[in-house]
Amino acid sequence: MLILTINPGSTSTKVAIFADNKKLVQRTLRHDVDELEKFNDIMEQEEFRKKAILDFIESEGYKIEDFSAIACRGGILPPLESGTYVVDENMVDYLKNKTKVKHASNLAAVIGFSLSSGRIPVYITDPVSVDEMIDEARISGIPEIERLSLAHALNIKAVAREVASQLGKKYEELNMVIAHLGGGISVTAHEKGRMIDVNNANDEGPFSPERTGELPVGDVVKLCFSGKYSKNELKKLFVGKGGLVAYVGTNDVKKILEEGSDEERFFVDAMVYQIAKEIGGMCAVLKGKVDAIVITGGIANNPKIVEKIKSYVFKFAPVFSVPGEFEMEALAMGALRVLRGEEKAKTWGEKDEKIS
Ligand SMILES: Nc1ncnc2c1ncn2[C@@H]1O[C@H](COP(=O)(O)OP(=O)(O)OP(=O)(O)O)[C@@H](O)[C@H]1O
Ligand SMILES: CCCC(=O)O
Repeated sequence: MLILTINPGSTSTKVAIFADNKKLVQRTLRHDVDELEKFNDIMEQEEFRKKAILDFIESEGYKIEDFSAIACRGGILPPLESGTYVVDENMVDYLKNKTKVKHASNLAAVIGFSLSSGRIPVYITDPVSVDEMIDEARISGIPEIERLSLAHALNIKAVAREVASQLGKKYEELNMVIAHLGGGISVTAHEKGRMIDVNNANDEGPFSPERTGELPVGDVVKLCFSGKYSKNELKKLFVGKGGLVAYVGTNDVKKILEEGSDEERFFVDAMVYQIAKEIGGMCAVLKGKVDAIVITGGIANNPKIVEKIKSYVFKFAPVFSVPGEFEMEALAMGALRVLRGEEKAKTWGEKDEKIS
């Protein structure tokens, strides 16, 4: 069965073609920043990115009818259970017109649905807003604000299954702490197959290459009312221009480690320190019963960083490194499980919207 996978990022769209579980080809379609700047809103990029995907499919000698399914990165839907969902008009309408968080992933299902024109099924798997948090984890400390589960769920769930199989167990039999270290950072606690707590990777937890993570709230209030920044400028400062970008001027950890000064590398150490602290917290969430701590994402490609994190947390559980991300594979497998009848695709129904 041929499956087309679509995974849009802020400046590129990753696409791949799978024959069952075998990846035939993967391409990163890079979009010129000047070209993207012409669009006021991410959704306005639909036709532009769709054309790039169609050109890719044609260049590989396929047409849409050749595929058994299109597997898309899930966008920021209201909180929902892990799994594979059918993309329908209802979901597309939500992503186009109602979602409150602008994220390139919102485009995937919209484009997939349009490409299919009802000819083949379209699915999403484990979107950013997968929510399996326990109730205690939802309490922020102020009734007006509820803590949200926003994480790199797609890669994290795939990596969880991979490490479980390395341990000869099922994901549902283990307790794990999994940290995805990319442009954003998600540190997550998994109890017997459910992701029961997570730092909202947009707003909380460690600072990351381009996000501030958690900040001292009193000082944030001062910044908000300083008159120096508009609301949008502040949002960009916290997500996009924060973290290492704010201190060192780049989100490229590899470059900082290879070419940076001692002072610049210190900020990577500070990020490692915050990551370790968050991992420790998630071990406490699991009451210390942790079968594995797993480090994944692009930054895990650096063994020295993994070793540094390990030096803080090795007493809590064995530490595994799964460098990179496996989002395209996870999307294809999510669709394949449904096509093979191993799993039933869920139908999404809009629930109370909690994301703002
Ligand atoms: N060998 C390496 N050593 C250190 N850092 C690395 C290495 N390879 C990649 N990185 C860093 O990983 C980061 C990018 O990670 P990744 O590719 O997971 O991010 P992304 O896909 O852009 O964002 P996200 O994972 O948040 O969706 C960059 O800071 C990059 O410099
Ligand atoms: C919000 C967490 C997921 C992402 O950054 O893509």
